[in-house]
Amino acid sequence: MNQSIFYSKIELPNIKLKKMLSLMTEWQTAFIFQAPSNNTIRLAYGAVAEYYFDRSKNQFDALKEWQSSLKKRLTNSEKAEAEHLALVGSFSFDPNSAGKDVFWGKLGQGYFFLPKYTVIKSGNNTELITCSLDSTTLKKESRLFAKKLQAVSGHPLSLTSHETLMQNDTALAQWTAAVSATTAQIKRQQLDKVVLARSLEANFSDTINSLAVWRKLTLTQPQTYHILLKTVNGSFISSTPERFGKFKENQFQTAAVAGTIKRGRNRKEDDYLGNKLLQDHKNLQEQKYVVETIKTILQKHNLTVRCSKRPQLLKNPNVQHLYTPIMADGHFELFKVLRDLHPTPALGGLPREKALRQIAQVEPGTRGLFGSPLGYLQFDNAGELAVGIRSALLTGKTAHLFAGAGIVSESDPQNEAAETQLKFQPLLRVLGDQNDEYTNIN
Ligand SMILES: C=C(O[C@@H]1C=C(C(=O)O)C=C[C@H]1O)C(=O)O
Repeated sequence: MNQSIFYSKIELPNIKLKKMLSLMTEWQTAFIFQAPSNNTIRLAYGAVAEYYFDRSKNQFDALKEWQSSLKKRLTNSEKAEAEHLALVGSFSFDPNSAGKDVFWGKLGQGYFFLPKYTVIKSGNNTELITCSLDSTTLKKESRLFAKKLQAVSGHPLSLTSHETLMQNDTALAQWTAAVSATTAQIKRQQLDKVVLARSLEANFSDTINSLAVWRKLTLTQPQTYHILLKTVNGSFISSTPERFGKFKENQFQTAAVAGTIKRGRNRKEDDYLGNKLLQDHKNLQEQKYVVETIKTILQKHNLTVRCSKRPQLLKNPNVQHLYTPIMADGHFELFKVLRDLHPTPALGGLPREKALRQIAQVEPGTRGLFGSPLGYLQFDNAGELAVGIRSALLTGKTAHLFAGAGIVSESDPQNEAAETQLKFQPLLRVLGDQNDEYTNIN
């Protein structure tokens, strides 16, 4: 299996996003990545190579090995640089966690692929990277795909049949009981914080159009990441506000996002709630654990870390969070840093191992990709990964939505349940919306 992989890069004329999304409907394996306040969109179609994690090895070590075995097979027949060639996909929250929920299939253990075609649209510049196992057809494949992109009719990404039929939230009582058990455990032991997640199953009258959902989220949640991982096992979609890492040589940027309050109905109420959050002991404590842990890990890797002393507010349409951007400079080994950082106390807890044991014991479901780093990793080890929260697995007519909340000793189960309910809202609204005004796009 040491077949060479050939690749080429060409510039494309300006093609409408609508066409790019339309063409994606034909592909079973696909990926889209858009970071907040960034006009670059990365779209990937099909896989020339793919990797499902198994439980035998640490997933970050496993991906490093797979990446280096692929790197040896890359042959540049077109003098394009390998820079923009990237693996795309998602790690798993915990590949070793027992699979309580069968709906994840093997996707729940994490999945990356090397795309057949990658389109990178950055403002008015669009480039197409094509990978092929056959050097004689590479150019032709690339030209053909470019032609198809331009020719495809950008048919409306209709959401009209997404009538919500049923929401199954039977696990809620079980989840609030898990929160109570956890606060008791925190008070008893040296456990500081545990993030507990719950899932919500929603069924619809028709097959969910994951591309339409992605597009609508970009319009309704303008300040978040927008990521879609489309696979044979279903589509994982995330509109997360949380960066796991943006990295290139000698620089690693991350963020601590934790502590949540709702948005106000008007400016005055919103400012009041924001200020309340900025002064709230419980939330400040929750977020401080995240900042301090991330700083310590990065410093252990000999990185020089810079961040502000006090958090700021990160506002999304439904919720606002405490947020500290963290910058680290110096030489580092990417996969070792990723391995040590995941999961941060924003999604796991503190101390990490004890918190993970508590999660495994009391959480009703399986997280799968929820809360995992997902994004793209270039072969030169630059790239960006977000934390897969505000997310759902879409399979056929069913959506499994996920949301979690940080539990500390002062947590109240009802408040935490309300917080997770708020976190479900953006996706629930888009999934259940029968109005497709947003999807008639250019
Ligand atoms: C776990 C989630 O969010 C995390 C938990 C937060 C909190 O407890 O306040 C805030 C942001 C995230 O770090 C989620 O949105 O599902």
